[in-house]
Amino acid sequence: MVLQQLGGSISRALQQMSNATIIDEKVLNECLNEITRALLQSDVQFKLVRDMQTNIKKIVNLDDLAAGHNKRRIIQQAVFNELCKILDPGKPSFTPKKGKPSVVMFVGLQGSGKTTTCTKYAFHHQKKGWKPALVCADTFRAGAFDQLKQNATKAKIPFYGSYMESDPVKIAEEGVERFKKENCDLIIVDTSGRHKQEAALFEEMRQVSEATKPDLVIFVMDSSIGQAAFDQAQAFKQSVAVGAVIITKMDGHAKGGGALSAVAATKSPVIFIGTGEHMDEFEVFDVKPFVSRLLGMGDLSGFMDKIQEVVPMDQQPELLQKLSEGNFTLRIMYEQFQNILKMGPIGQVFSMLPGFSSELMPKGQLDSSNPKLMNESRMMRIARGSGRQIRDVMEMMEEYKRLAKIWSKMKGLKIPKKGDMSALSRNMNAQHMSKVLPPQMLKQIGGMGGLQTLMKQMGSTKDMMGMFGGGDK
Ligand SMILES: Nc1nc2c(ncn2[C@@H]2O[C@H](COP(=O)(O)OP(=O)(O)OP(=O)(O)O)[C@@H](O)[C@H]2O)c(=O)[nH]1
Repeated sequence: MVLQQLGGSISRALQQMSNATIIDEKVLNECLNEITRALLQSDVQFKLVRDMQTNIKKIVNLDDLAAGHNKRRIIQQAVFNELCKILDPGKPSFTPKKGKPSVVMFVGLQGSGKTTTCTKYAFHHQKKGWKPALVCADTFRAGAFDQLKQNATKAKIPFYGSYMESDPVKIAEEGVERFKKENCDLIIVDTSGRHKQEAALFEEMRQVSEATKPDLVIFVMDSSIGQAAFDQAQAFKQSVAVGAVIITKMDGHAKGGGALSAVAATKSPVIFIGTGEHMDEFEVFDVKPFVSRLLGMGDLSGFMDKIQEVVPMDQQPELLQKLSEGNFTLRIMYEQFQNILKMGPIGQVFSMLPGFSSELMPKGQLDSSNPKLMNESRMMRIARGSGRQIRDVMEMMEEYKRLAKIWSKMKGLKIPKKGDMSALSRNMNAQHMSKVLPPQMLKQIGGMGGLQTLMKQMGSTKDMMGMFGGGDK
């Protein structure tokens, strides 16, 4: 997705700035302009970008930068906070409770992926032990009921709809009634869409909402919507009480920034994103890990979980052993690429590693953990052999060096016996954590002493990481 390019552009702007010997207002402005351009190119609403720039200028203290503090970190942190602010409306959406009946109504324009997303949402909860049910209140589009029926049958989720009845309000009411009697705890109502916002759509939505009294209204938005996103989201919000947003088609070539601006328009959080046409191509959306990955700051906890999913069980102990010895070789990186390629979107997983953004992986000198062996002529050969620019290979090596540095700090990590990757994150002690945390943050929580107390209180490293943008669900 193009959002990754946005992350790359922002990271490059920060890098360029921190390369400057003196950081004065001019250099800072140049950096912020670069970031602004990248955000606008990704279709983030102009006003949001302008406000963000103003806020960062207010937060960043040039004297601090002049005093030689870690400039990149300070500005990166400010950008991180501001992006989080755009995406976080400050209050969580209504969260249905397992075992207690909730009605969730889906709204959105035609073709935004509403029907598909309803089933994904139901399936996601079903896997976690819920009893979901689907009601098709879309009588506008011929075939909508068939589509929902087909999806629901495939996922073994009960459904309700009618070929005869033309009143969506009646169907919605009957469906909700029936599934409440059947003790379903998540009753999902799919409503009809139109090609564009129009009075009839909004009136119908309002009536269905009045009849079914949903606990949550989810606005489904296609990520390719662009700059129109803000106004569209606002129009929906004015008709029904939108409480959450789901952005679909994040796997495509959409810029995504427009849809993200919808959060500001609806003042509701994005709760999931759709990343493909299949039922399980659906991810919980969390602001901090998302922004963290976008800026190449990583999401170690998410990475650990993902690796557990994709690394074959029998290979896990060996991998853990190597990592714990601080031996992060190019081969390890390559093999993990291969494993993850089998599973799907590679950038998504490797973006969880701090400092990682490259998607290039040449075969070659993979087993050494000494980057000096990768000299210029070797890099030229790799570039020629893989049809890439030498610059690409150099960038990849830079990324590798940064990653290897992080893993080398993990040296001495206690290895879990049965190849349990998640145990690795549990075994990280304050010592390891202190090495990977940005110094600024470490200072903020009171150095090693503060960190130890905090880790004791929190009970696990995973929770710690969640606090610093690496949490998972
Ligand atoms: N690539 C991709 N395609 C998606 C995603 N979500 C939905 N689609 C596709 O988008 C198309 C439209 O999806 P629908 O679910 O039919 O759209 P809808 O909003 O329900 O349409 P109406 O019922 O007419 O309002 C279908 O071809 C879906 O397979 C996604 O996350 N990624």
